[in-house]
Amino acid sequence: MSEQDRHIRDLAGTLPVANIGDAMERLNVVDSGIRPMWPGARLVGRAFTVMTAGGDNKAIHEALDHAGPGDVLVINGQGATHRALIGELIAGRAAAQGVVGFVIDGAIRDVRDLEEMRFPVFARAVTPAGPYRNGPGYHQKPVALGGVVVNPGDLVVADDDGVAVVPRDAEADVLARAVAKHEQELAQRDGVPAPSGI
Ligand SMILES: O=C([O-])CC(=O)C(=O)O
Ligand SMILES: [Mg+2]
Repeated sequence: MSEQDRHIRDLAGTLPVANIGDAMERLNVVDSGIRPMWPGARLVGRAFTVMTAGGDNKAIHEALDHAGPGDVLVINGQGATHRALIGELIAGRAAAQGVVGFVIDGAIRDVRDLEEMRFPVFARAVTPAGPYRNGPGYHQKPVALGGVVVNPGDLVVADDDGVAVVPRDAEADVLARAVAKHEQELAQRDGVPAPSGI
């Protein structure tokens, strides 16, 4: 990881995702149905994209043969919520490789374990029903994620509010604008008198 890349990730990690969205004209924010799977989950990383058939995780196993430190698996699971695409075992394998989290348009399971592991996962649903492993699928091509196009290497930032995707070629400008917005909001908050009666 280059010095510049480290700086970008560290900076993104200090900013509310809401302000990062604001800095992209409030676009590139992922559908609100994709939620943190435990309170306080947050992540910053580079998209390692996966497309997989609904309820089937073969492509995720294949992607994990290649994903590495600092990557976020961004998985288009066709929005299917009838089968969990990952759980604590796949998350453990990913974490051991340095993968920083998953963002999934689909369902997951083993949420209690994921919280105990402090492994951030953002997904559409939880179900105990396990996945099949037949394919089809692929990785590291552009994918759709909750209405947003994600290219491999894009910056993915997620917190309690949800997920934003920053196109790689725009990230320095977007983060600079997000810093300005955040500072302006903090100043505004400080300047606002407390509501009466408190
Ligand atoms: O069985 C699976 O493929 C999903 C799962 O629960 C795990 O990764 O722990
Ligand atoms: Mg499991």
